[in-house]
Formats: sequence, structure tokens, C-alpha cells
Amino acid sequence: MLCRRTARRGEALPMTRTTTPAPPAVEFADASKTYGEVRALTGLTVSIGPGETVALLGPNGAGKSTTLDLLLGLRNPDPGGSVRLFGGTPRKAVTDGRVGAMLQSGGLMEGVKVHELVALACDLHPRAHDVDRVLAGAGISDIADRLVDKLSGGQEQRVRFALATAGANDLIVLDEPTTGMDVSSRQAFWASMRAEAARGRTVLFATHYLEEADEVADRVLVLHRGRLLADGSAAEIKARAGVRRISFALPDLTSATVGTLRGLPGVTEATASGTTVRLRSADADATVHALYGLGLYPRGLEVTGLGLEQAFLTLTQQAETRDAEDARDGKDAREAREAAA
Ligand SMILES: Nc1ncnc2c1ncn2[C@@H]1O[C@H](COP(=O)(O)OP(=O)(O)OP(=O)(O)O)[C@@H](O)[C@H]1O
Repeated sequence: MLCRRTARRGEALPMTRTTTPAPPAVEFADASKTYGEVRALTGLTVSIGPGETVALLGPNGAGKSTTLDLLLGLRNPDPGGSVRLFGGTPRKAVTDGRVGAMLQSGGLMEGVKVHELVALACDLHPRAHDVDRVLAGAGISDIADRLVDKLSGGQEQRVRFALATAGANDLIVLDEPTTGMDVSSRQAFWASMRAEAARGRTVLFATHYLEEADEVADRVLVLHRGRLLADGSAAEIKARAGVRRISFALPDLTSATVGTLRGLPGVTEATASGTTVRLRSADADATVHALYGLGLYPRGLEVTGLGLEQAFLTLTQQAETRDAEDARDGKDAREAREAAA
């Protein structure tokens, strides 16, 4: 990278070249998508840099596939919004062979063998890899002679992965790629994906398996009802959900005590089993402070963060609650809340 440095008095600065920064791999600017009455995506603005591995999370119907369709140029955003890949249109990036995609829908060509189909994808790619390398990378060398229509669901997914990595794509887009794969296939799949990312590829994948997002992604985008709810590392998303688990033992635990604990500041849930108490709190510091203020003597107190799955559920439930309140209180209340935020 070229850096500028300030000249000392009387000293000539060395000649510096100015470089134009590379455009983002993916850039959504106020992109929305409406299907008739259904608003599938609302004002998505997000930029993904080259080399990032990004997970797209969201409950069913959140707009993940729509986002990927816009990204691949399979659909156009509503007027006023735009989607750019590497500074150009999605169509250009796709025809230049810069994008590989593995989508949920679409059957594989029937009546051909695995290696024939992969060889065809390589033939069509402007920057193709060697067929054997692609087969090996997808872990399907051993089924290369099988007919594509005689494969198991997990094997079909691997073939789709091979088609998405048939050439030197700069961006790999995966829609729920490991659906139907067994545990070891999943591990092998993510190992090959990590290898692609290590070569500087940008990887964007939609998934329902939150542990995959946690383990694989540098960055997580959470969509909910077509809106971007959170954007950050898995650790940031967990912290943003704000809720923590507090657990401890109370030797003389009664149901009345559990009722009292439920009323402590920040507590959203209190359960007891034997002498062990488990709380969930949106403000763990205030809860613990108040707990000691009750004159109780909790033993073995532990405060832990949520896993990504719980954080995701908390964030989406919070959004559901806000949506319900907005529906009840009207548009003005929403605008006032957004202005306050
Ligand atoms: N072609 C279409 N016509 C009408 N509505 C559509 C169409 N495609 C998607 N939708 C609607 O748009 C919304 C977003 O759908 P989308 O498939 O993008 O969500 P998703 O997050 O991928 O869901 P899932 O996790 O279930 O695959 C949903 O309400 C869906 O019913």
C-alpha cells in the first residue's frame, strides 16, 4: 500500500503514485424488491470488500434468496436502488466469469456423468480451472463416473459446489450450501470454502445453520422481513443482542425467591432446577448488583454471553416486538423511535 508522509521543512517528498481504491466486491445501495403486494427487501445498503466471507442470516421469508437473486442479476431491484459487483453491473461480473453461484433451486442436467457436467462448466468458464482439480476440490473425484441423476442429495450439493468453483471466480455466492450434507461432507465443504477465501475470493452465503456462520464468516448480516437488522462480526452480533445468562446456586431456594429474582432489573427469564438458578438478563451488571442487594449469597456465579443462535433469536424477537408495537401505535411512533435511535 502506498502511504503519504509529511515532508520535513526543506525536504522534497518522494514521488508518490496515487492508486484508485478497488471497488467493493458487492455494493447494495438502497436496494428494495417488491413482488406485487409483497415487500421482500427494503432499502438494503451494504458494501462487502474483496476477500470477505459473509454470512446472510434470517428467518424464513426474510429476503435472503431475493438478496442473492438481485446480486446475481437474476432480478432487478425496484427503481431508485442499485446493486453493483466490482463496480459494474451484476450481469457484467457474471459474463466476465467473476462470479460462481450455488443456488437452492434448479435441477442438474440429467443423463450426463458427473465429470462430463463439471467439464462442461469448465469449458464455459472464461477463467476455468482444471477439471480434476475442481472434482477433487468438491470431494467428488470418487463419483466422477456416476450419472448426475443417480446421486444422493448431499452428493448433488457437492456437484453444485463444483459447478460454482469451475473457474477462478472472484465472488462465490452460496444459498444454503450444506443442506442435505452429512457432518463430514459439511466439514469437507467448509474446508474447501476456507481454501477459496484464503486465495482472496469473496464468499457470501445464506444459511440456516448458525454454527456455520459463527465458525466460517468474518461478518454476519441479519435480515428480518426484508430489512437489515444487524451487520457485524459474530461476536458483535452476540454482544448487540445484549442478553446474558447468569447462573448460580442458592442453597435455600424457594419458588418465592424465584419470583423475586424474576423481578430483578434486566431479568427477562428466571428458571430454577434443584438449587441451581438460571437467569437471562438484558443488563447483567444491574442484575448482579441487585442480586447481592437482596442479601442472598449466590454460589458459583457465572455470567456468560449468548451463542449466535440465541443472539439471532433475541434480535429477531426484539424486531417482531417492535413491529407489533409499530402496527399498534402507527407510523408516527415508528418514526419517533427511529429518530430517537
Ligand atoms: N417470486 C415471488 N413472488 C411473490 N413473492 C415472493 C417471490 N419470491 C419471494 N417472495 C416473497 O418474498 C419474501 C422473501 O422471500 P425470500 O425467498 O427472499 O426469503 P428467504 O429469506 O430466502 O426465505 P427462506 O429462508 O424460507 O428460503 C417472502 O415473503 C416470499 O414469500
